[in-house]
Amino acid sequence: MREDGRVSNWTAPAAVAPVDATVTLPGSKSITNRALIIASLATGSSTITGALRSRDTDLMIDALTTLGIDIEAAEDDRTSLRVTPAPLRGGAVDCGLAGTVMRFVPPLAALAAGEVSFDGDEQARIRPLDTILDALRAVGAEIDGSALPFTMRGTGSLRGGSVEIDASGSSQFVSGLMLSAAAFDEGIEIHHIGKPVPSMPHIDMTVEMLRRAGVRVDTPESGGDANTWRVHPGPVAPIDWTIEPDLSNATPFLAAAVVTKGRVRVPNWPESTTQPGDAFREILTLMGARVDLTAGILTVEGPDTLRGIDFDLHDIGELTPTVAALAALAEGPSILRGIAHLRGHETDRLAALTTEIVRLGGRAVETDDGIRIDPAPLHAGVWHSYADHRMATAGAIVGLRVPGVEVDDIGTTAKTLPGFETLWDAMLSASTPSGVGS
Ligand SMILES: O=C(O)C1=C[C@@H](OP(=O)(O)O)[C@@H](O)[C@H](O)C1
Ligand SMILES: C=C(OP(=O)(O)O)C(=O)O
Repeated sequence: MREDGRVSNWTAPAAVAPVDATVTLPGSKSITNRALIIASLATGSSTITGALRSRDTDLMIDALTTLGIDIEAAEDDRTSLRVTPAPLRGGAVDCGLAGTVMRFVPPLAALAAGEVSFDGDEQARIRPLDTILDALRAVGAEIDGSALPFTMRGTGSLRGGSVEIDASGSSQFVSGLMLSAAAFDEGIEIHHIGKPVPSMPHIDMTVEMLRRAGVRVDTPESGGDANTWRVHPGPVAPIDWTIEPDLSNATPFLAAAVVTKGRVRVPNWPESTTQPGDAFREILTLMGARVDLTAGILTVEGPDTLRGIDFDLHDIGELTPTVAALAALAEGPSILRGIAHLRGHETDRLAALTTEIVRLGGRAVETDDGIRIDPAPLHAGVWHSYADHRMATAGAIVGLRVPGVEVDDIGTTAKTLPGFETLWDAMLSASTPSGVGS
């Protein structure tokens, strides 16, 4: 930040040698914020070890604290949390730009005795929210408004029951309703109507975590009806959660190995996971990289020729900015499909990615449901972040290969990965011939 309060550009470091580093990532945003909600409804105190501390998770902690939940961090470790539930009360919730806060907290707030007002960043006010607010109204909540800002008036309980929604805009509508539904009088039965729901692994994550806390959940996969999820009312068990590293946040670092013909290792990679970032292994392999997962260490080695890719990212849309940055540096054309819903992410990511790639001389066009990127030499210039953490990290990837790329707001990475620049610099300095190897 400059003295006049304006954000100065960050010159993305260009790689002077193949990257060769081990990068340890902090906890997953999606798992941390689910654990916080589930713990808030439990019958006793839960602990969360390895929680992500970032803007999105701190907003979640603040929101829950406002509603009356007691959340204490260990004195010597901010990533170790103890969450003690309490009767929910009214207050004012800031959602920032966090989809998980604006979609996961309202169903919980519907159980508060009192008025809860919600607002967020200017860009958050245009993110889709009406689907989940309409669903909550249909099961008994009193809500003014259909986007941020809005206000809920709670009585301390919610009827719940059966509801029909179109969740094709975001899986978070389904996850949000399910996460608090064990505390609704009748639980919830969600019938999705419309185009397929994106980001299904994130719904699997919700189901798996709820079941771990003893909540009964029926899904299409467990013998329920197609496009229907049912959460039965009942107690939520306190759990000692251990949070996996954020695999989506690992992708820019793994991409660094790919674009510099180097090698990056990420330790603590889970053997099995519902995180969509795990699918990056398949994408990297298709693009020509060597990928190995042994004893919990994922190692990626960059190829001599980076291939383009034709891939449906519907289930793993969160990875698109990283994949698009790789595609812009690849030697063949790429088509990224199935991601129309990214127009409602932190920014319209399809417009943002095509605009920024073209700004640097690349060839990218938006399609109905994605982006087509063709090979072209890129040049120096400013890469705009649009307050989107993953746009910022995509700019950093491009900058490794294209000297003179300046990212206009690298600080926006604090949404899910504060200290991104420090980690990025450490990866690069560990890789230079005079650097301290790791
Ligand atoms: O539930 C979650 O934790 C998330 C679900 C996905 O949202 P969409 O289904 O809106 O893409 C994902 O993109 C987001 O980053 C996190
Ligand atoms: C879409 C994302 O975030 P959110 O949880 O705000 O939807 C993301 O992190 O890529």
